[in-house]
Amino acid sequence: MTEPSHTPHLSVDDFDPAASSLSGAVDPAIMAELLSIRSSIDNFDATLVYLLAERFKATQRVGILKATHQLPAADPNREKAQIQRLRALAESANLDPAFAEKFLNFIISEVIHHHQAISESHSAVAATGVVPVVSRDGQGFVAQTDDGGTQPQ
Ligand SMILES: O=C(O)C(=O)C[C@]1(C(=O)O)C=C[C@@H](O)C=C1
Repeated sequence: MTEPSHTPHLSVDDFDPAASSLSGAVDPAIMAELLSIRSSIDNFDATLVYLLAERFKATQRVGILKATHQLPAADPNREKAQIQRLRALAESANLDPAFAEKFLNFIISEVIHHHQAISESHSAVAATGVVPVVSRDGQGFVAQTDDGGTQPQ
């Protein structure tokens, strides 16, 4: 496995679908078949990113709702039910249920961190009257003050 890349602002157009450590070392026909299968893998990975982005959009709404009404970030009984369902779905799809559970737990723990961050900024708003607003690029916040002005945060 490779280390996560931290290269900022890399465009999808910079992706080289033929990048490989095997180039030149493998029979060209085998390489062609490998690249053909990898092209499906690349489509699946792109779909996963879009699916995850949509899921996080939904959980962000939950986080705001929970923070607004002072509800706890985590809901363990909901998680138990989700995991049971996902394990059953995984089994019927011939996917390792233990992997499905690990994957869901990984996502949920990230969601809970997001919920906590939303809740903390919500409390900070209550304490200071400064309203954090997500920047246009979605990468950070600008602080919208009571007088409507904005300042980087
Ligand atoms: O449904 C909720 O209450 C959420 O906060 C979403 C979610 C999830 O990611 O599915 C995350 C944390 C909770 O413990 C349960 C479920």
